[in-house]
Amino acid sequence: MSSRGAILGTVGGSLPVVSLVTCVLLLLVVFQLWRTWWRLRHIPGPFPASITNFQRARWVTTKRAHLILQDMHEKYGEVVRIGPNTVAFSNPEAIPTVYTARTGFPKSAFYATLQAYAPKGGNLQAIFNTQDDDMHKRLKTPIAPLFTPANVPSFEGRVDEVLECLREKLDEKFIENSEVFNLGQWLQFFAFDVMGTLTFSKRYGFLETGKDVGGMLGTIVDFMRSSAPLTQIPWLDWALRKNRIGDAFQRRFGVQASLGILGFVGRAIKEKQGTMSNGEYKDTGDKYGRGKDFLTRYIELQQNDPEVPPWAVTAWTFSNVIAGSDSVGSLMRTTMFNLLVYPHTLEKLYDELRSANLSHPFPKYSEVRNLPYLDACVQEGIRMHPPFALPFERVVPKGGVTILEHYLPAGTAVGGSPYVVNRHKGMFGEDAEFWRPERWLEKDEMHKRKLEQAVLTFGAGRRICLGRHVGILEIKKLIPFLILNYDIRIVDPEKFELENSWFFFQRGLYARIQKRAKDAGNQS
Ligand code: HEM
Repeated sequence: MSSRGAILGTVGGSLPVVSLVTCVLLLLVVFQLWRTWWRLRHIPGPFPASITNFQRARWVTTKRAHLILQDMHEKYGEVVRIGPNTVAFSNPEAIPTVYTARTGFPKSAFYATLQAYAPKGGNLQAIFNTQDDDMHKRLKTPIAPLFTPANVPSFEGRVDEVLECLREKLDEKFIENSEVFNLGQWLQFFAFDVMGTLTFSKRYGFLETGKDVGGMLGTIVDFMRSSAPLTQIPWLDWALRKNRIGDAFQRRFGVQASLGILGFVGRAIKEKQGTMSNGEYKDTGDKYGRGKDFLTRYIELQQNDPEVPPWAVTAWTFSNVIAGSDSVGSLMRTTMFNLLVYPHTLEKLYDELRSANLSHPFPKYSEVRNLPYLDACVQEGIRMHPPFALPFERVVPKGGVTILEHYLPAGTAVGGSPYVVNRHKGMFGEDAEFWRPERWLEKDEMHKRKLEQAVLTFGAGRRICLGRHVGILEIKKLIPFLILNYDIRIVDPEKFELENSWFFFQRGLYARIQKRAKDAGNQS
C-alpha cells in the first residue's frame, strides 16, 4: 500500500477526509465571523452589518442609502454599526471628535475607490481623496491661499462672464414662448461652465449648446454610479479595478469613467502649458477685471516650487473638476427648488433683494454676501441637500476614541452622513426635515454659528472643503440675479427626483420663466 493510501486508510477512505476538511473550514469561517462580530459587539445595528459589508453596499445600490441610514438611526440610536468595522453617527455633537483639526484621524479606504487609476502611476491622489496626511499637506499647502475668503472675490469677474451667457440663453430660448424647460439642468450647465471658466479660462460650452458637451456630465454620473457601492467594500474595488488586469478590462469595455475626466484634464493642461510657454497667454485682465485662472496659478506654483511634484497640477485640476462643479450645481438647484415650492420664502427674499439697491443685472458679491435672508436661504439649501451624501469615513487612531458615549477601538472606520446629521432634530428643531430659512435668523449670532458648525455638508476639521467660499460666491451671485430678473414658476414639483450615488444627483426641476418688468428689480 502506498503511503497516501495508508493515510486515507487510517481515516476510512477519501469521503471522511473531505468531510473533515469541510468541517474545519466551516469552523474557521464561523470563528472568523465571530471574531468580526465580537470586535464592535457593543455597538447596536442590524446583524448582517456586523459580519459583512455587502449589506451597506446593497443600501448604496438602491440609490437611497441616506434614507436607509436615517431609518437605521431611528431604530438603533445615534451610533450605529453599519459594517463589520464601520460605525455611523447622527448627532452633530460628534463632529469635533471625528473631524479634528490635527492630523492622525485619516480618511478611510472609502476614498481610495474615488482615486483614478493608471497602470503606470497607480492611484492618482487628489487633495480630497488622499488618505495620507503627509501627501494631503504637500498638496494642500501651496494652493490653500487661493481659496481664502479674502482671495475668492478675485474670481467674481469670471462668474459675471458666465452669468452674462446664462442671461443671453434664457432670454433667447425660454422667455418669448413661456416654454417649460429643465431649469435644474441649466443650473448645472451654469455651475460647470463657471468652473471651466475659473479653472481653464474657457467655458465647456454647456450653456452655448444647451447640451452635455462631450458627455462629461454623463461621465461623472457613470463614475459615481460605478464607484459608490465599491466605496463600501474597498478591497473589491482593488480587485476589480485597481490592478493591471482589471484596468485593462475596464479600458477595453470603456467603463472606467474617471479616465475620461482625466483625459479631459490632461488635454487642458497640455494646451495651457503650450500657450504659456510660447508666450501667447497674457494675464492682462479684461472688462470684468478677471485675474489668472486656477490652472495658470497651479502651473506657476508648480514651476516655482521644486518641492511640488509635476503631477500635482493634474491632481489639483482634477479636484476642481470633480469636487467643484456638480456640488455647486446641486446647491443652486436645491435652493431654487425650495424657494419655488415655498413661495412665501421666495417673496421674502425678493423683497430683501429689491430693498438692497443692488447692481443690475448682476449684483456684486460685496452687495449680497451679508444679506441676512439670502444667507439664511443659502444656509438652509446647504443643510437640506448635501451634494455628497454617504458617511464621510475616518479611521480611529491608536488608543481609540469615545463618541456619544460609545467607545470605538483603534482602526474602526467612523463617519457621519451629512444628510442624516443635518436633520438632527435636537440641533435643528422638530421641523428639521423641512425648508425653513427662518431657523437661521431666529436667535443670536452665536446660535447661528452653532448651527453652521453642526452642518456637515462641507465636511469639517482638517479636511473641510477647500472650495466652499468659491461655491458660496457663485450661489450668492446666481440666486439674486435669477430672482430679480425673472418671474419663475415651477412645473410639476413631483418630477424632481433624487439619486444618491455618493454624489447626490437631482433630476427634473421643470419651470417656466418670464422677464420681470425693468423697474421691478429695485425698490429704491
Ligand atoms: C459649494 C459646494 C461644495 C460642496 C457641498 C463641497 C463639499 C465638499 C466636501 C463634503 C468635502 C470633504 C469631504 C470629506 O470629508 O470627505 C470637500 C472637499 C474638498 N472640496 Fe468641496 N465642495 C463644494 C465646492 C467645492 C469647490 C467649488 C471646490 C474647488 C474649486 C472644491 C474643492 C474641494 C477640495 C480641494 C476638497 C478637499 C479638501 C481637503 O481634503 O483638504 N469644493 N468638498
